[in-house]
Amino acid sequence: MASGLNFQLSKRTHIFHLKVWVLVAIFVGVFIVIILLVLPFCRSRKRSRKANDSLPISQIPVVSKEIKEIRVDQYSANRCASPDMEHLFTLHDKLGEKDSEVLLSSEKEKNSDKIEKDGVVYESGEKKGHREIYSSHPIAVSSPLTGLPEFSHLGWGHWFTLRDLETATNRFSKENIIGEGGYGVVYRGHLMNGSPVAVKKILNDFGQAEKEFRVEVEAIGHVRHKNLVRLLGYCVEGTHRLLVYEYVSNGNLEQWLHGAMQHHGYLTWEARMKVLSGTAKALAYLHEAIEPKVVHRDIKSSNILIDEEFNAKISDFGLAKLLGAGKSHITTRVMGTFGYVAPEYANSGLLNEKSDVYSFGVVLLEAITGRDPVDHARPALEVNLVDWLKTMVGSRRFEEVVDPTIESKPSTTALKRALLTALRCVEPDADKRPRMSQVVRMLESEEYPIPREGRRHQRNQARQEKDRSENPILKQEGRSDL
Ligand SMILES: Nc1ncnc2c1ncn2[C@@H]1O[C@H](COP(=O)(O)OP(=O)(O)OP(=O)(O)O)[C@@H](O)[C@H]1O
Repeated sequence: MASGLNFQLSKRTHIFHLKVWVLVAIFVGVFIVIILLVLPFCRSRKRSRKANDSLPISQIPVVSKEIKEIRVDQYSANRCASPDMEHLFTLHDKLGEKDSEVLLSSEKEKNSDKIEKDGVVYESGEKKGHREIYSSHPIAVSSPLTGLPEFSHLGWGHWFTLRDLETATNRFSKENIIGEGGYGVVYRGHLMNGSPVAVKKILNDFGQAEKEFRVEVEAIGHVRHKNLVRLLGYCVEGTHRLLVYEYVSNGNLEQWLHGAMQHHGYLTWEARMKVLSGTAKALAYLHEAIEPKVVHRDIKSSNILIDEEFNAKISDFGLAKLLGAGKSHITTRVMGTFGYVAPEYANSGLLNEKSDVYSFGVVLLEAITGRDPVDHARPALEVNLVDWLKTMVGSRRFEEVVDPTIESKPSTTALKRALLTALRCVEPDADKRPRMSQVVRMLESEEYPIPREGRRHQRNQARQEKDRSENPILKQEGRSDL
């Protein structure tokens, strides 16, 4: 039987006179090759479907072929807040998102050529100044991008195509460049529904670029706060990495204090305090209301954007670090900007949220004095802002440090409050620095620093308590003035 089979297999066929066994072998080979080609294709479809179903909101899309191949319109347009996001919103409500009111000075309205509006004294008088109470509205959770179909599968924001953003920025035209930072160029643009946006195109010739992109998406993609610049979406296509933010139209604090916005006028004391207090609230939120907490690592005046109502919006989270629960600090490569970096972080790379507190203190001093944190054009003893301030306060010359461009000087109590808060933030010992929620309270409290009258009152009360405890009759009657 075996020899019969051998005989049959050895027979020549009509196809190229090939033997039967050769033909069989060819068929089997072709079949295996087809199977091998088709199998991975089926697997990858399965995997991508699975990925869409289960991606946690904080996870950034892995930059791979899969992302390039999946079209955005495959995703559901129904964005629903995940439990995690709801948790964040609850925490957000807990932490200082109450309406804040800013009382703006009315003194300037009588001036003919210098008029104050929204916290700025305008030189030209193009705006009419008047006494107003501005209520900052609680943030709206609804998207400013209604009308745009492409929702990201991350649970927040939009997944833009490169073409969307080319259209938005007029092909990334030079006229639309707002500015250039260490890792990318920022363009002004308009989405198809008319919303103004800022598009950051991350330079891809830096090894840091991918990291910067991921960190930024991870750190602020899913958080919402009135004083944090809102990340609306992103674009991952080929080697292109772009981030799309809400457009903040009124420059940044650095430009108002030292640069391009100065020709619009100068910031009043009240406007400066409003900006700083908003910044403090956003940092308190990042440090104390969300998990994992976010350490920004690059708090400086140019990263505090300002809107038309002089609300602060912290931006540029490219260097941010996430600090999980129970972690008191991490050790990391020192990054940040000269003059703003906390000493312990600069010296040992030891980082926690208290490093941001230090940088915030420097920005507060910058806003009070209008001086740069490090200014080599000044006399030796004044080059370092923090050191100079300590000397001035130590020798009771603190009234002299206020930015001379501010015409309507702050009250002594308001100045002391701001200075003492700043000096506590720049304590060399990180443990002695206050938490940002305490900073918010210090800046907004009429009781801080305790006014002279208040101190006298407190001393009297303490004396009365002592008298009462020593004299039972007085204690009973509750009288101490006998
Ligand atoms: N959402 C935004 N709306 C309006 N302007 C913005 C926005 N984001 C950034 N900008 C502006 O774009 C410019 C570049 O910002 P970017 O954050 O890239 O760098 P930077 O802060 O100037 O420098 P660095 O790299 O040292 O942090 C700045 O002038 C900034 O004020």
